[in-house]
Amino acid sequence: MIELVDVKKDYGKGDYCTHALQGITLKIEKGEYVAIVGTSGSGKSTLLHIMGGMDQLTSGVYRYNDEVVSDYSLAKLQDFRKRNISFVFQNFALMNKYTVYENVEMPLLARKEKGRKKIVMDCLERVGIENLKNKLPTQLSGGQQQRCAIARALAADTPIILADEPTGALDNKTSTEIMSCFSEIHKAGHTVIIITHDMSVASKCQRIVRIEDGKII
Ligand SMILES: Nc1ncnc2c1ncn2[C@@H]1O[C@H](COP(=O)(O)OP(=O)(O)OP(=O)(O)O)[C@@H](O)[C@H]1O
Repeated sequence: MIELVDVKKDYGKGDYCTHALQGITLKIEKGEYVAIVGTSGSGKSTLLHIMGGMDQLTSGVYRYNDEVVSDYSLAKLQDFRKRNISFVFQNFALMNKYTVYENVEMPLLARKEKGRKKIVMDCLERVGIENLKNKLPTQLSGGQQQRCAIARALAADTPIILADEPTGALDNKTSTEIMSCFSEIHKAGHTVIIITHDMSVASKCQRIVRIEDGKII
């Protein structure tokens, strides 16, 4: 599904150049549940940005099914992203002036999807917060907010869910609950990729890819 071949990413030029990714070769198959781990500055977020179509590579090839994503312009990358990837972030990235229900409905509204109510309620039930649908994100705990963000990713119904330190702002017990949530989503057929520096989080995934100094070790 995802195939990276000798992917390099530099930031800046000359004396100010950082070689953030230094030849990453990686395959992730459809339906896998993968953790990408590494210390701070190892290149995890850069890799997430590349795989998520948020940034272009400096060299190498990124294939996604039949598409050569590394050839895409920024505009085409945006379209690729919308079709294929949902993001879950450490800080939840919810719209605080909208209710839980409305946050989850957003990707469906953007697609002018019919039958939205049933889809939203189904996504909320899958993450166990259907009773909180009329609350604002600011009225929820961190774990509940992250469940809402995961429900929104489910509503977007993309093949891939990319989560960047999804438990970074949560205590241990809540982290375990959120990882169970991802596990259920994976069992339902999604490809789930978790970026984390926390081995106890990574150990819940099927496969761990370790990155150091921009290389897979
Ligand atoms: N926009 C940027 N401009 C310049 N250098 C950058 C930029 N983004 C990242 N870097 C550098 O690239 C390297 C990899 O950074 P990256 O953010 O991918 O690491 P990370 O593993 O996600 O770190 P953390 O866990 O602290 O978020 C670091 O040396 C960082 O300073």
